[in-house]
Amino acid sequence: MKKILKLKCVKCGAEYLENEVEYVCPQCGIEGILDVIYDYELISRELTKDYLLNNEDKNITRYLPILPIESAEYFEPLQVGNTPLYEVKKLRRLLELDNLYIKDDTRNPTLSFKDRASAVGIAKAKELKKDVIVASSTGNAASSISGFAASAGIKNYIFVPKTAPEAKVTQLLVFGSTVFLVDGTYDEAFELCFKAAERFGWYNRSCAINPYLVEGKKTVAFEILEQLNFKVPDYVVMAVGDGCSISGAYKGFVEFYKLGLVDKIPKMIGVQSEKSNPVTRAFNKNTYEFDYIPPTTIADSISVGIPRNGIKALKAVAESGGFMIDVTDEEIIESIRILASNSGIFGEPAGVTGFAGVRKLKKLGLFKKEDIVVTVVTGSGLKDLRTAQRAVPKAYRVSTNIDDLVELLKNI
Ligand SMILES: Cc1ncc(COP(=O)(O)O)c(C=O)c1O
Ligand SMILES: N[C@@H](CCOP(=O)(O)O)C(=O)O
Repeated sequence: MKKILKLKCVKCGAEYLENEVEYVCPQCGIEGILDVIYDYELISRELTKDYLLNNEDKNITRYLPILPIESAEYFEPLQVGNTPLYEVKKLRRLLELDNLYIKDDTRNPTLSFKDRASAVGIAKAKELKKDVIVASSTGNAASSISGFAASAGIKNYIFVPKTAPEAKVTQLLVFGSTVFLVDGTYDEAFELCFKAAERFGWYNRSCAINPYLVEGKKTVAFEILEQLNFKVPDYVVMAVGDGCSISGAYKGFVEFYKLGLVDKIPKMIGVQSEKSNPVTRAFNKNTYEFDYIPPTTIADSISVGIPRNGIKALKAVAESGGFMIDVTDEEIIESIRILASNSGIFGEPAGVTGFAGVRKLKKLGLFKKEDIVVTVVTGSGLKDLRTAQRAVPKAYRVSTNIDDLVELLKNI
């Protein structure tokens, strides 16, 4: 029995069988991203609470019955997901949120949430016997697929804007990818990669094209629900760039609901920088059309002018009863320090944007003290040290003489 029933276009609703189409809806083109629809009735017979409680697999293959891959053998051994969900007492006190949880997804193999998608992307490439995989990226999706391709021994070409942070580009190079630093924005790198993949027949890892990648991202929701012992949060707050991450998480919550494992879905709140906010603008105007304003945020991972998964993100927030909100770049930078110095979790700018949103929403009085609020830290601060340095004071210089140290300590 096949677990995948069909692929459904998020724009026009047209349905296809898996072998009928590789990427987007032929009628809608690039906006017609396809959603993987499973036979939930069939899966619910296997994927029960008992199954989960007795499952000793702590890797992403734990959720194989509801992943679009036939066998666990296609997955690389890298540890993906099963990241901690922390109750940070200091932050709870500081924000006056008694049930705040921080999901630390910096703890993935290449230090970002994107590894959830790449694990599935590489498994799919192997299942389909693809020998070249490509990605366009602001940096994290790239370094992620690059690491997994290194593990699998699959040739890969990567397109990133020439402004991508050095650490992310270095990751690509040490993993052995062929890297193109595109003389343009992320949106332009995306176009170039898309054209190249079409021309040379390479397998495209982008969540904007490939229906299977988001299936990895949804596992964050499964983990949150399991970690909360199937108690559903009131709010899940996540950064939005292209919009695939939040829509992936939403799909995960919906699927556990469809399987009868939980009785409701959390409200999804998407957070953008006000300097790159096409999804918030569209949400506020109640439209699925995204107008282009060049993105200028310091949060490079969410510096996106054309949100490729924007429709899905809007549907995730609207259908769940949530909404979109903006934060300023200053609030993002401040959040790096506040999160790190109160929890020991060091996020990159986009990585803490969800947390910046939580802080803002609490200040605005939109959360009650007792609400269960979860936010995901999506990328490690080590990926962009320059921005983090803007958030903190300089270190003290001291000589090797203890008396100098004593003097210095008097003034600190
Ligand atoms: C660290 C980090 N956080 C958040 C996002 C936003 O994810 P999405 O583009 O799927 O909305 C990204 C995307 O690159 C990211 O790298
Ligand atoms: N900003 C993202 C965009 C691509 O990621 P995807 O997982 O949505 O395909 C990145 O480059 O990391």
